[in-house]
Amino acid sequence: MKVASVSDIKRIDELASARYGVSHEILMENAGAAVARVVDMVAGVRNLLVAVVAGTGNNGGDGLVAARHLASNGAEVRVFVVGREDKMTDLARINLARVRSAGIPVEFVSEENISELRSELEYSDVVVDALFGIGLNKPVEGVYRKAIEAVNSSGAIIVGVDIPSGVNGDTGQVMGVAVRADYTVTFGLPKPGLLLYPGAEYAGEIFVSRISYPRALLEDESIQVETNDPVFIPPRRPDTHKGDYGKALFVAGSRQYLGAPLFSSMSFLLAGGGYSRLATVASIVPHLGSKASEVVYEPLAETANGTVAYANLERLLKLAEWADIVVVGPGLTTEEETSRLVREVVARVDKPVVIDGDGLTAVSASPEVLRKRSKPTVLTPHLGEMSRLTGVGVDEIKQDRIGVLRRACRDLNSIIVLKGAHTLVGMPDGRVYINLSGNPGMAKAGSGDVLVGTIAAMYGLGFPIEVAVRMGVFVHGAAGDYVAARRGIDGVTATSIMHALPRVLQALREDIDGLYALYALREL
Ligand SMILES: NC(=O)C1=CN([C@@H]2O[C@H](COP(=O)(O)OP(=O)(O)OC[C@H]3O[C@@H](n4cnc5c(N)ncnc54)[C@H](O)[C@@H]3O)[C@@H](O)[C@H]2O)[C@H](O)CC1
Ligand SMILES: [K+]
Repeated sequence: MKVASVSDIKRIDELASARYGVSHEILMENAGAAVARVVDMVAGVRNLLVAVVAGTGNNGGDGLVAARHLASNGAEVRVFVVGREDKMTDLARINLARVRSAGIPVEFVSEENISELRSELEYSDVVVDALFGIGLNKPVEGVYRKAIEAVNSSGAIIVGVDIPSGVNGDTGQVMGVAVRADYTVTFGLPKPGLLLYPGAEYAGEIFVSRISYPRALLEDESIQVETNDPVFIPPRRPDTHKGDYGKALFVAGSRQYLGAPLFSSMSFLLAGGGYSRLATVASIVPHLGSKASEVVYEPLAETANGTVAYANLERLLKLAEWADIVVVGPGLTTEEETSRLVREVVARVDKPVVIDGDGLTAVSASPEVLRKRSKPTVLTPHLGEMSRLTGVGVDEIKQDRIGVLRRACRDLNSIIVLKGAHTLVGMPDGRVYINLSGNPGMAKAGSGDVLVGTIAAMYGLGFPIEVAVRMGVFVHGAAGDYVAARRGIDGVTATSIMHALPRVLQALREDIDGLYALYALREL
């Protein structure tokens, strides 16, 4: 599903009326009706005590339409408008008149009577939050802040209109304070702020209503963000051999880090890969061999500190000729000689390369190595590694993940997986995918090693690299969710995620609709 920025939605909004004759009034009526429908779905409307807390903009207008529909369907509705009547938009004013004509009580809230709002809301079964939507343009203060605090302390079921008020629609950042909605009914398309934390947490369960926007507008290529939806994985053909499912070379590990090479190279096999070759320091091969006998090992010369020595360069380049895809970085350490080797390998390997962990630190020192590559490059940084790659501070990245990611993909000519909640996948052409699988239990050592093995396996299964990366991220997250559901979130470890990979592939092959439905936003 496409994910529309605030400016995308405003453009769609204008085109809907200018080009398709679908007026703002029709859109607002449909929006309010959708909100009323969800209130009925989640709480049952008959004799329901509903308080609509409306702003003076069109978000408030939606709330006023919802109030009329809910009252018509049998709810006991009261409307509280925060702000001055003379500030209302035309559409909001028109719908205020209709609400009053229907005999629905309306109260204007200001600093003078804001203290009464809190007690009024405590007698409500449902509170509809229609204060701000995509028009939020500054931190929330004063009477609006107190109104949001009153909504949050009401103890009622809270239904957000379009966006929980106070959440930035593009970034998901909270602008001072925000409504903690149980449900959010969003219009046309979801906004990034509903899917990125903390906004995703404030939105609760999301319902999407198209409100009769023409499909052509909602599917327009100019909208470059979308949810990372899984695609069908073809069955494994009977007449095949291991080479058909991809040959991956892993350059990983050191005397200090034995888990990373194991998890990455073994996950490749468990996620469907064919031939996993691990080039790592000789001293840990016997240990790894006893744990993962299905992996083929290339014992390498090591530095005094037990890291991969530069002298292995020619051998690694030769091995890379055999491979379909090369994964560099897990557990290599940031030993200068090893980092220098990483930069040379990345610069000269004429295959798709996935760079993770310490490999990212190595290439951060000279990003032109990435820019000069002709074959695809995949980077899988967490926030700290992204900050080193881009020179942008972690807090600044959090303020605008999609914007920072988009610029980095273009600047580094790379596909970038920005790990976190939720993980984003950025493409050099500006497209960004928001991944909805995964859970906080996965933020553990080794989880990233499983991810790169899974990405390489998707490429081995035959997906083009961009799809392989998206699918690797989805499958990895779904595996983590599979474990959390069956063993509890504390049971989510690199090992348990790795061993859940085949289950997810099986589900994708046998019941992709079921798996898709697990993660898709509910559509009205
Ligand atoms: N665009 C569409 O496709 C549709 C939009 N609808 C609904 O309209 C809102 C957007 O309405 P808008 O009038 O542009 O702004 P808001 O109602 O979100 O905000 C109201 C108003 O508040 C002021 N404001 C912003 N931030 C603050 C703040 N921190 N403190 C005080 N005041 C603030 C600002 O002036 C805004 O104009 C959209 O979300 C939908 O719900 C349609 O009805 C459906 C289609
Ligand atoms: K809202």
